Amino acid sequence: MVYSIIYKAVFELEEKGLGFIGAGNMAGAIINGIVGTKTFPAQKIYVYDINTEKSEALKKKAGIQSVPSLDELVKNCSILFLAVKPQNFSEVLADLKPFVNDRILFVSIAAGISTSYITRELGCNCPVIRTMPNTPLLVGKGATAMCKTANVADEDFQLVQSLFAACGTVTVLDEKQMNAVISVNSSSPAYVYLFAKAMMDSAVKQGIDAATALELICQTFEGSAEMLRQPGLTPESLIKMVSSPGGTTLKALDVFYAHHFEGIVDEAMKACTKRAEELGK
Ligand SMILES: NC(=O)c1ccc[n+]([C@@H]2O[C@H](COP(=O)([O-])OP(=O)(O)OC[C@H]3O[C@@H](n4cnc5c(N)ncnc54)[C@H](O)[C@@H]3O)[C@@H](O)[C@H]2O)c1
Ligand code: PRO
Repeated sequence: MVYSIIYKAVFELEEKGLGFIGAGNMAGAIINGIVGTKTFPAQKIYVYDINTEKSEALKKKAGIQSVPSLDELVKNCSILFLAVKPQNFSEVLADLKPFVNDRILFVSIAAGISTSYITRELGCNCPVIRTMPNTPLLVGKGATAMCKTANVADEDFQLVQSLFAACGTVTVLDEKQMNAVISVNSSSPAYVYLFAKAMMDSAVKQGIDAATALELICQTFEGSAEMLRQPGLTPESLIKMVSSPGGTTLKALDVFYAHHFEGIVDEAMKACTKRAEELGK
């Protein structure tokens, strides 16, 4: 069902495909989600990477097409995903400039890179969608934030949202929120893994084997996230629900508060946003 709607939208555009510049981790995660859910036909997805081993490996894994040059990519695609590191944007956009026209829709997944930077470097008035996905896309549980330039057609925006929705949720934001959101959904899996590691290490020191601890921690994270989603429950009310007066949890929380846990998280998230701003300069 989804397949046919999207197929129609894109093929009405130009009978062309989706192109990915960069065949790295994130491009692989997005493509696997799209192909695995049949949201878009694999034979109409093209990838170009400066490292041909990477594009060939992704071609083989996902059953998509790989092309040897940006020129070939533009010939085959009406939507181009920019899936290289922010540090490589300047060279990629300069290489793309001779081939672009105002009808190509760009979809960036890069941290810190603004839509105006992309159009300025390309020297065109191309429509641009700026996204911020996260690695849980790989298991179909991604959380992607996105915004668009004013000239992106509603139908195209819907289409791109559907591609990311194939492997998780999609939230539309204003561009001014796109740097800060990295600290919320995109870098944040790393904080969760750090917290999980610290809990595992402590569990092992206390005589619980790592595998058992990991499974208990994962189930606790999943259950806690589900509780946070219940109407009427808040982080504060849920903390209270766990904390028996005179009990164990309050003793643990005392340690977190003594070390200014919330201040540490705030400082870390602001450092993340600051780095996104630097990458965009
Ligand atoms: N990793 C994450 O958690 C995450 C989350 C959200 C967004 N992002 C963004 O996704 C983008 C890609 O990150 P990644 O983790 O997939 O990186 P990656 O290093 O795995 O992939 C980048 C790919 O770009 C290729 N490349 C470099 N220069 C190129 C060029 N000139 N032409 C074509 N290909 C070129 C590299 O060979 C590599 O395969 C970044 O901009 C990052 O900010 C990453
Ligand atoms: N990973 C990328 C980085 O660390 C972007 C957000 C998540 O820069």
